[in-house]
Amino acid sequence: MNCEAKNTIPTVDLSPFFNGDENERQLATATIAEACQTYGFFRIINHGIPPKLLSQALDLSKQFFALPDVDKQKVKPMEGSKGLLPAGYARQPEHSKDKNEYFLVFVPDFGLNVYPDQPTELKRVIEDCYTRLEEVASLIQEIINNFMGLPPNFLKEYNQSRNMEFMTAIRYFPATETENNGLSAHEDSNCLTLIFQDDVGGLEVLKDADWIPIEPIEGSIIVNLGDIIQVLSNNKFKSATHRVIRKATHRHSFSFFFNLDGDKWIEPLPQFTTDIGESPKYRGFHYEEYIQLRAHNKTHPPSRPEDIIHVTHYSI
Ligand SMILES: O=C(O)CCC(=O)C(=O)O
Ligand SMILES: [Fe+2]
Repeated sequence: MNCEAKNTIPTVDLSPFFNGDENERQLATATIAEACQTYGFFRIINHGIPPKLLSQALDLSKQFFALPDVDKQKVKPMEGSKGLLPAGYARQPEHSKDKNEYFLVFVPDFGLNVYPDQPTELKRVIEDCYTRLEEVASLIQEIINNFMGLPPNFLKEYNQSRNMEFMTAIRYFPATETENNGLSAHEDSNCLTLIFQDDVGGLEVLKDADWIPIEPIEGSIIVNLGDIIQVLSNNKFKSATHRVIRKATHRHSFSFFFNLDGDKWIEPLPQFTTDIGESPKYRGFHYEEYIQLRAHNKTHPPSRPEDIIHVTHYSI
């Protein structure tokens, strides 16, 4: 654990979950629980994904985004194919304050993904990362299940479909003299997100009204909790607000969104309400409904920031 510097998120060594003893696992679990209460963010090392694979993915995405726009725009699904968000390349619309472009992939086996001809290694490396990130996310979910004091495999069974995941490779444009918004302040709607980034920096998490930079450290992965865990735990564990500030050069990152099936009902669990004499802080809702409201925010941005839908829409 690394908590010496106060204004930084904790780093957790995951090796005890692969080859350590029970005592080490408990210590690491306690550090993650504390981080999820305090920041909603933590960094993992020795997570089982070779750092070389992560840097290779970042290098290949850099090569892809450096292609001429006309080549990038060819990487999109065929007309008529369906999906929540299209797989492949997209750039944020001109009206968006978020100045970035991205490449989106779904579950590799679905056959929905589209890849460019160049760089040739992109598909293999991205799909290898995807599979391994899904394994790491499942492990983190199990750790969360344990410190939430839920019955064994509760979250695994609640969230048993692995069909709704997606991963994005993002490139942020350099800041200009007058503005530097890369990705506006937001909370993730899902269960948890894994992020890895190049050495440029710019990701920040909000804690007690301060924006804390999440420094790039090669080979490490950032984990952040999403709204689902915040609601299930009745606000005990945080879905933290975060954003990306653009720097002088292009920045590259990957985000893997560990998601939930749309038809799931979400409400604070009894372990965090009736069992401990606390009243629920949210009314129950279908995940699908919340996702649709958030998608509407993006396509029809409200003119007043206070009208943007957050999970607090369901607050009691
Ligand atoms: O690019 C990053 O570092 C973070 C991206 C992010 O927060 C998101 O895509 O939700
Ligand atoms: Fe995010």
